[in-house]
Amino acid sequence: MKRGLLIVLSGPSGVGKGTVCAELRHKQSDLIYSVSATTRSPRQGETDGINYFFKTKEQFQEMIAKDALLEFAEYVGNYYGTPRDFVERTLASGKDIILEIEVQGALKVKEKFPQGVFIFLVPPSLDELKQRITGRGTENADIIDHRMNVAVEEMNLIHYYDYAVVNDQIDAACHRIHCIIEAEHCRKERFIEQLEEVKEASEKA
Ligand SMILES: Nc1nc2c(ncn2[C@@H]2O[C@H](COP(=O)(O)OP(=O)(O)O)[C@@H](O)[C@H]2O)c(=O)[nH]1
Ligand SMILES: Nc1ncnc2c1ncn2[C@@H]1O[C@H](COP(=O)(O)OP(=O)(O)O)[C@@H](O)[C@H]1O
Repeated sequence: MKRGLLIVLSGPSGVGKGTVCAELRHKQSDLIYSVSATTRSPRQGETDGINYFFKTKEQFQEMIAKDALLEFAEYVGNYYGTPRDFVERTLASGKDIILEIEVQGALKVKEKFPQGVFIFLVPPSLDELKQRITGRGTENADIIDHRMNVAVEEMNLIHYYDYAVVNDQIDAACHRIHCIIEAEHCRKERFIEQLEEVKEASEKA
């Protein structure tokens, strides 16, 4: 059976990853979202198990010790990590999964899944980025400044990604990502892999 695609979406805080991801899942209902674990406190409106698995530092460290995370990283004072089992089970079942994670974690995933699709969401400008993160109203001024500094560092790592998608308009950005996913489904390597499996099975029979 064809395995699902592992899609990684990164981009600076406030660029619109969450908004774009929600819209993509709305349009492509079979796209599975990987819910991360984090030690960050829930924002208003966030639900445990839906937006994140909210953990204490001790619980998070236990997940690391049990090797339950595919990757994890520290970002602006908190830990974030991707539960491993769910990703592996989803891919094995042939479904596509999207990981909305920051750059250090994305690079670790790339080592383990070089065949993944790595997409970086870019703001139309740094001024617009600051306006979006400020307008969301979820972080205080110090954290916003810290996240803006990290944003510039993150954008320097864009060359590790396969695609750069500008989030100027939500619909346009989603359309671009949807086209990328469709194109990745048509990669010849995926069909060659399948052919090999069929050949092996017929040789065994
Ligand atoms: N490495 C890693 N990063 C994550 C994970 N989950 C979320 N992140 C990233 O952590 C950063 C901070 O996330 P969050 O506090 O929700 O802020 P937001 O991006 O402004 O909504 C973002 O870049 C997320 O993409 C994860 O499981 N692993
Ligand atoms: N294309 C866009 N144009 C204008 N505002 C946007 C766009 N995409 C997202 N936003 C807004 O920017 C803010 C940050 O978006 P969010 O999805 O929370 O970003 P992230 O998950 O990358 O931190 C939100 O208030 C959201 O409504």
